[in-house]
Amino acid sequence: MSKQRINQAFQEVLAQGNKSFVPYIMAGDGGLDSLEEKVQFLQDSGATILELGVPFSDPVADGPTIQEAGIRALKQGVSLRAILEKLGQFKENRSIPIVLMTYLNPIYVYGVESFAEACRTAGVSGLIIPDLPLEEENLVAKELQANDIALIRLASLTSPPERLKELARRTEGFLYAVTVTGTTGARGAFHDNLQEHLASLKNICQVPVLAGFGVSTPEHVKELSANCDGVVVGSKIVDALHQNNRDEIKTLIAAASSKEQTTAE
Ligand SMILES: O=P(O)(O)OC[C@@H](O)[C@@H](O)c1c[nH]c2ccccc12
Repeated sequence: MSKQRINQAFQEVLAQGNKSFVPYIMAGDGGLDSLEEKVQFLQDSGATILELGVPFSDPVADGPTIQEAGIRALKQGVSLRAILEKLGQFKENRSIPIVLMTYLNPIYVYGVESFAEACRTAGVSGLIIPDLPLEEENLVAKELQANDIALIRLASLTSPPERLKELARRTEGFLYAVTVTGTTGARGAFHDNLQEHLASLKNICQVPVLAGFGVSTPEHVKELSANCDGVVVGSKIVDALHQNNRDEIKTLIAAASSKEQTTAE
């Protein structure tokens, strides 16, 4: 379990000459009872790591699609505690590492130490906490360290070079390179300098760099992963799962595989 699982997952992808694909889903969208089956489906479809969102009432970084999924989950009464319990129940049945995406508030309400221990018990390998800046990391760092949970840092497009260096140095598991300014959600084109930005992050970072925000087509997956180690896809996956468009998800994941590239050319 734990941190090391993330590194292993990346190594397997590298050994196959593929890029990584990290789908994001909202825990409890469609009910927590369907979580295990969804995780299994994503694992079987070739996802590298799963980013699992915790529904929250004030999701400041989330665009409309993820916000709506969060509202659906909250309406079902899904809580952080229930999510961790559910994850613990089927941890033996999955091999895909799980990274929880949660804002700081639910962690605080839970209690930082109990939360970190519950994550370990549930088989959670890492955390993304979008409203936790570098300067405040000591609020959780000790507890996460003690429970072998990776803290994945987000590098924004507008961070100055010194800050990017610090984020790249500190991050664990991977560096999440945010590809746009603004919230999550599907978009048309990316910033002109994005490829250069990703390549420069690769240069300063020892662990994999994954690009996320606005990735919604197989072409995006190929285009962005060309200059980094892979992609994170949220809104598109959340939408497709909600509409039960599973083939669309398989096609997206396949775009990160080198085999798919050869057949497409
Ligand atoms: O939905 P998109 O544009 O594909 O972006 C990924 C994103 O949804 C997921 O990683 C995420 C959901 N909520 C977040 C909050 C902050 C950082 C990242 C996230």
